[in-house]
Amino acid sequence: MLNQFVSFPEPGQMQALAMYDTNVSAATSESIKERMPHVLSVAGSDSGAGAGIQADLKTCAARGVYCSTVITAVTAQNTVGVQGVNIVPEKFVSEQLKSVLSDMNVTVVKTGMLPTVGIVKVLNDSLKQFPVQALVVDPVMVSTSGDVLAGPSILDILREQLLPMADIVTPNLKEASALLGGIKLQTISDMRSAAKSIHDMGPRNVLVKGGDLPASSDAVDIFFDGVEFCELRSLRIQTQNSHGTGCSLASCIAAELAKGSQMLQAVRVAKHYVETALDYSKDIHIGNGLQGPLDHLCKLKRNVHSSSRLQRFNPDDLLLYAVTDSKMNNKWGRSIAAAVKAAIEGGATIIQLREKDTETNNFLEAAKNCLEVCRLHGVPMLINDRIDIALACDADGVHVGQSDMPAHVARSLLGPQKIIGVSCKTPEQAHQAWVDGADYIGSGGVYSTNTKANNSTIGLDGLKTVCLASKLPVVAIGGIGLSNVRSVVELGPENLKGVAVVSALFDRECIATEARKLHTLVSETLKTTSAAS
Ligand SMILES: Cc1ncc(COP(=O)(O)OP(=O)(O)O)c(N)n1
Ligand SMILES: Cc1ncsc1CCOP(=O)(O)O
Ligand SMILES: [Mg+2]
Repeated sequence: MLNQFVSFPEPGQMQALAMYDTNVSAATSESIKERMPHVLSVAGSDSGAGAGIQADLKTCAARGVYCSTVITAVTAQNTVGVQGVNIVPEKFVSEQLKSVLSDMNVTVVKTGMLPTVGIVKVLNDSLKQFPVQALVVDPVMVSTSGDVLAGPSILDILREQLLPMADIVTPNLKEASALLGGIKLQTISDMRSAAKSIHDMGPRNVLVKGGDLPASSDAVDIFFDGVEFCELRSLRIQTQNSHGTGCSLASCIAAELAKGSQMLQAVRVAKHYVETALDYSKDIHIGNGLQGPLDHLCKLKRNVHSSSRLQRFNPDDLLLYAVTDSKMNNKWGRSIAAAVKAAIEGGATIIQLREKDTETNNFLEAAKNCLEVCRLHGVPMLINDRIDIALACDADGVHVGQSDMPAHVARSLLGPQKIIGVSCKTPEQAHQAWVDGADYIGSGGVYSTNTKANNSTIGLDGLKTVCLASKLPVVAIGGIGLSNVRSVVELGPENLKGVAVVSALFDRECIATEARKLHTLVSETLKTTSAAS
């Protein structure tokens, strides 16, 4: 029998506990090491990477849980079906199990394709020798394409040896039917009876998945813990990209258990995870067959659409940097998107949405609309202060100041591809911005301005000092307009790449006309200044 499953404190709680007693810090870091949530997936490899070991790895990664793997079979598989299966000799499965279980503090074992009786036996033996906190059994028998992955010969040993050790077993209708000797399962009531009968075989919990139930608009699963039934419903998502959902569900349950969740909560999270991934992946095209994979990490579409988006930051884009202001747009009766469009038409080379008084839902809507305009014109769009909005609309980056989210944290949230600008008034701040992984510096206020309250000015001297102290490209900001832009750009440092303006564009009647004039002045002055140096 496996150890009784226990729930651990979350990592944050561990830190909080340690703060009360510094003497326990060494012991605590040791416990954190030991309690790193770790799922071992014992399953088959899917060369198409939609299901099997590959799905388990991706799911656990998406859920923030370490996943090790013991491969029971190597399948040649794609979106059409299974073209070949090469079973790993049971001795070598045993060797893999020993390698991982003897060394790596596995929390939960999750099983998928177990193609032979011998492999189930070595797994049982290993689990007895190296007990873990929980065992999740996904009784994989037939692939989504209908190909047999484990024949009826393994049913007896599953029923007699593996299921009694399991904390949960997750059959679909076909697998539940096979476990029960081939009875037909066509209704929710059939699923309840099946869950009960399978529970009688020994697992602590059963989840009978009703995805294949005919004529149901929802996807209904039945969870049974030996006492109570729970009907779990989720939307039935119309998609061909459902290959690997069973593996993903089971490995997500395992991942949540490894993090310390109770069983029913783990199942609920896993259903939600799979539903989200299915919905996100419904219009992805990978392969020519009918069984497309899920995008477990919900990130692939960003790359599909990358043709229309910026590849990497170009410092020359700082030439005329238009920064929006909701008060000014309200005053002139313009939407943010209309203001952005006019600025771009006049020659703005980069846009920042600086919406200090716009409510979050409206800001996000506006950001999506503006992004469409920007993408259409190949102009990068950044968000001021709000990393959450930038993430939600997939903007090209953010601009943060000294009292905003630190740039290194923004970088870790946004990843290496996004543009990050940091406001700097001093060489020290400029140095830190570079250390933190910023792409450019916004330096100012150069002149006094009514747009930003209580903002000290650094003048042209302060701007020059920041430029000379850094290798990063710099854009000047603060009180800059047609009357003084030439003096700013003439300052000369090579890395001074342009000017950022708010009121000189957005507090004017015709944004495009002002942008045109500013663009001409900045680009001509930059040319003559760089020719002179
Ligand atoms: C290009 C550019 N430079 C500086 C700023 C100012 O940012 P911050 O100091 O965070 O002040 P707020 O704009 O948030 O008020 C900027 N927005 N853009
Ligand atoms: C956001 C900001 N940061 C420093 S000054 C400033 C405001 C710039 O606005 P304007 O271009 O209207 O002077
Ligand atoms: Mg800010």
